[in-house]
Amino acid sequence: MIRFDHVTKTYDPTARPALDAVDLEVARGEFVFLVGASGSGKSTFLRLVLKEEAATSGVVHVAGKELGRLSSWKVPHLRRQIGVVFQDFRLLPGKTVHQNVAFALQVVGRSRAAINATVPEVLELVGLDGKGGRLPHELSGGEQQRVAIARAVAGGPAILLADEPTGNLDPTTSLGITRLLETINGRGTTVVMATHDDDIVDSMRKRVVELVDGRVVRDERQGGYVTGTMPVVPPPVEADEDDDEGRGATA
Ligand SMILES: Nc1ncnc2c1ncn2[C@@H]1O[C@H](COP(=O)(O)OP(=O)(O)OP(=O)(O)O)[C@@H](O)[C@H]1O
Repeated sequence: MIRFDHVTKTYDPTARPALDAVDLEVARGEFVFLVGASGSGKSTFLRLVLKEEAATSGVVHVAGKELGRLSSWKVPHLRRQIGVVFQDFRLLPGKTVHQNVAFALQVVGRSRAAINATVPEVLELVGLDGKGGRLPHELSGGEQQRVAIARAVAGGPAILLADEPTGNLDPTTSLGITRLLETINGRGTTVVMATHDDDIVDSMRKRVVELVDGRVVRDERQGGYVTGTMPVVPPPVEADEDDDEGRGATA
């Protein structure tokens, strides 16, 4: 679904690359956490998937297309297959919840009948049944993020990219939002979530790809936020005074 072959992205030729020779494949239907310190290249990775930025070298494939060869007039079609969610929700403040979700479908040319059928379904999916008439400022942060997710998935994208979607939310709400992304993933959408949220990553036990200075330093199935976060720790060896060999003695 997403494949990076030796992808390097350099914004400023005098600085180190934002992405440095990244090889990574995300298969259809996977859920991947992209972790790494600020500036490690997570957002750049997502921007390359969306073709908001072009790779300096290497090849990016998304949904069966090689993005370097994709004509600019085909980019809207690519983006229709990708839903995006951000830390700051980015809702239209003057529009209701229903209108925010409907708007995403209007701009891709869906009929009014299709929109009126889809919006309530997708609001139910994200747990906002009955809140279609509210304005964004009448909702909690978690509810606003649910609207943003509803808007991102309303068109049935193959891929959902989430850039720090829990960055503005408390821990309980964050877990709820991530569980919602997991539900959406369970319906077949490939999910890539860039995050700094160690508790979320540790509790979900999904694939974890870690970037350091633009390089992939770890790609772990059912990983934690940090390498070996939950190791099987052997029981401490008791020091035994009668033991001539000094087994268990600390160095
Ligand atoms: N438009 C740009 N022009 C120049 N340099 C950029 C640009 N965007 C990002 N960078 C640089 O590229 C590197 C990677 O940035 P990126 O935003 O991808 O990291 P990140 O892991 O998403 O960070 P954060 O977690 O803070 O969002 C950083 O050194 C950053 O300063």
